[in-house]
Amino acid sequence: MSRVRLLVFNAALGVLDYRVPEGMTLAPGSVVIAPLGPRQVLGVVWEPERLPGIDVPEAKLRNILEVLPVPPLKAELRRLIEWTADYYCAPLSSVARMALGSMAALRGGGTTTEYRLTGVEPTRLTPQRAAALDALQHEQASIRELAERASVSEGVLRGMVGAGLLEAVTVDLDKPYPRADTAHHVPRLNEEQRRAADAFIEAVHADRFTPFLLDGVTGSGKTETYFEAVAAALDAGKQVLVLLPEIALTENFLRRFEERFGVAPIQWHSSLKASERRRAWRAIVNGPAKGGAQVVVGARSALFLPYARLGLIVVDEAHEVSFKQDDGVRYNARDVAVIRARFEKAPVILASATPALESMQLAETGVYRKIELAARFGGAQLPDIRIVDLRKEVPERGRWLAPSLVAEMKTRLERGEQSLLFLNRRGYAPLTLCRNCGHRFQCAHCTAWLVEHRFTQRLACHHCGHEEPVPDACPECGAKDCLVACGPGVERIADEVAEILPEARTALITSDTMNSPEAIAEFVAKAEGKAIDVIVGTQLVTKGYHFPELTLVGVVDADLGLEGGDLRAAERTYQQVAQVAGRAGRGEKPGEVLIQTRHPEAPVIAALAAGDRDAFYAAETEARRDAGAPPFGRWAAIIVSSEDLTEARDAARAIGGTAPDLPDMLVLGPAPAPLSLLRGRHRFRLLINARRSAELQKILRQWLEPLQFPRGVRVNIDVDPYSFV
Ligand SMILES: Nc1ncnc2c1ncn2[C@@H]1O[C@H](COP(=O)(O)OP(=O)(O)OP(=O)(O)O)[C@@H](O)[C@H]1O
Ligand SMILES: [Zn+2]
Repeated sequence: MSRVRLLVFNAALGVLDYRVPEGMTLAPGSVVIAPLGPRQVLGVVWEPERLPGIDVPEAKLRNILEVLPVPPLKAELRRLIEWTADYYCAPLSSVARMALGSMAALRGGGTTTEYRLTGVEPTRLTPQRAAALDALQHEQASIRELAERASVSEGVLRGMVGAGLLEAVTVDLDKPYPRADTAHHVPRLNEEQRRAADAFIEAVHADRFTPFLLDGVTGSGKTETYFEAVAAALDAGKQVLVLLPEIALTENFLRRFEERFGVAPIQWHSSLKASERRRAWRAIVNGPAKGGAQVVVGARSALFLPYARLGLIVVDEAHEVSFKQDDGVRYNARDVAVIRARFEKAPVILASATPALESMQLAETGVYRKIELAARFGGAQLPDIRIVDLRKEVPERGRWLAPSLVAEMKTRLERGEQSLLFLNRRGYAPLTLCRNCGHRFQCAHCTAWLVEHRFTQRLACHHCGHEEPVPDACPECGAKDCLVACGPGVERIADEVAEILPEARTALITSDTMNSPEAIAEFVAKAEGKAIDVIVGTQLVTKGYHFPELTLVGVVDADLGLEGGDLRAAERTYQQVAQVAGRAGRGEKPGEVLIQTRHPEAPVIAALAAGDRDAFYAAETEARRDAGAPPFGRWAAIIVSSEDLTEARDAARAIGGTAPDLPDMLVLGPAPAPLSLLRGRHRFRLLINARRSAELQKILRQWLEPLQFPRGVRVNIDVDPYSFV
């Protein structure tokens, strides 16, 4: 090969040809450095016939500079990258980038330097050094990471190294991870679990693409069951990827994994340190045969890593919408996981107690193999569900918990059992206004109310992260002490619990309080050790946890999810309530669930109350079929944004005006997005509803590619959207 085609890591450039210098050997998938003008770029060698480019004359070709010391990306992964870019209308290089770790990981090199406190007690301290000493107890990381964690400059920390307060530590990046012991603690499966596990194990041994839907009620032992498939893959020398929807769930998973296999799996997510990232990436590429990674547990970004020999993928809580990425490459990790398994010729298990309708449909039609776990493990019963009609049972003024829910909580407290209150709203109150002039506090950069957080004494925008202190006086009329909090968030519910059950020990569980592995571990230990009576939490507490003493679940506002323009609102409400209900009565004592609602007649609430899952899925399936909604039809969204309102509107209109007129496709909009201002950008949306027969991606490309927009305009395509704001 004297000439190669490169996919270069720059979305604007795409594909370039280079010459291979004498003595260099390259293969498709090789990761290389190439010259670009005066700079150097990273690229991956690709099959030219799969990547159309401009045929540069031989004489103009420049030499590849260097091959990086990593194995070439395998064909299976290259096909996955192509598939993803094509399906989600994303640049190939943006997808390929997700496969590569950091430049440091690619370069190899065995060690790196990190820093930690020496424990030396300084005699005099500047305020910054004091802050750093405080923040960096038990931390070890690069100077840059430590600076970020302690919110001080790198200069301050370098000064501390000089003063002997911080010391350098050499970290071995190729240090092997301990091996999992598949015989460490083998559970005795019940008959139903055994059948399920055997089906998975057989597929692992067959090296065949087999998609499974593991549909098991809450507490049925889905994790225990798929762990047996993990063991089979490890015994066969293969790698396993387990995808979880949220980092917050990792802690729990790590513990259970360690109980089963004696060691923790390798983690992959956005909050890894640079050194952890490097070590993990290199272990993943090397594979178990060379002492590398066996099991990786991660958020969706772990899906594109260059596994040496992937033998099983598990997507746990597969119904969760957070598997859909909503910026950059807008892919759904659940769906791409199935595609990856297909290319790798491996089984994939989608596990859930409340599968997505799309997954159910694929199981009904025989595309997925459905494995059911119909009973809770150990004879535990599913909880009783009762509706609390808030129109009849009105909470006291300024309160949100109905008398019957409060009474049940009191009973639990007396019996030494635990209660869980679920409300999917962070902060104290979703809206703050001035009693004097009616002024409402809104984010300056978004179409959104600022949410009061009493905990931090700030008003925060949940869309862009903007925060400001709660003012003493109204910025509009100047009146003092006039702010009113409207509606409840979890912090307010926790306050209410403190008032009605002053002796109860309450834990508030939101992403604000559960922001570190230590915090999560502490919460779990306390809840298990019966040091908590009442848990108040957001969707963070709805899944994954197993607290045997928890016998009461209260859903504070079941109607919350049904408002707004989410086209999957009913399904999501069903899943959330069923999941949180599933936390109750997992031990020996039976559980009870109270659902507060103003719409007991809504089909989804009625189905929950009746415990009639099949009725819910059947009704929702019919509704989707009638609407041509997924999985019967397809959606795609086009989101147009600009800092300039007119520019955004004109661009959206230009797109709407050139919409192709096709019999199997309907274009709705453009219309201002529900979140019409986000991070200072004005937004418009179009929604495309297509029949399955339409070649949606091709149509979108042919429609949008010829259009030209001003530089400040961004046009994003969202195929199979999950967010409609
Ligand atoms: N065969 C078994 N032997 C011993 N313990 C088991 C077995 N199966 C399940 N368990 C235990 O039962 C509890 C529930 O199991 P698990 O958490 O795997 O259920 P799940 O189906 O994942 O639940 P959810 O969907 O509600 O999170 C756990 O504490 C688990 O360790
Ligand atoms: Zn904002």
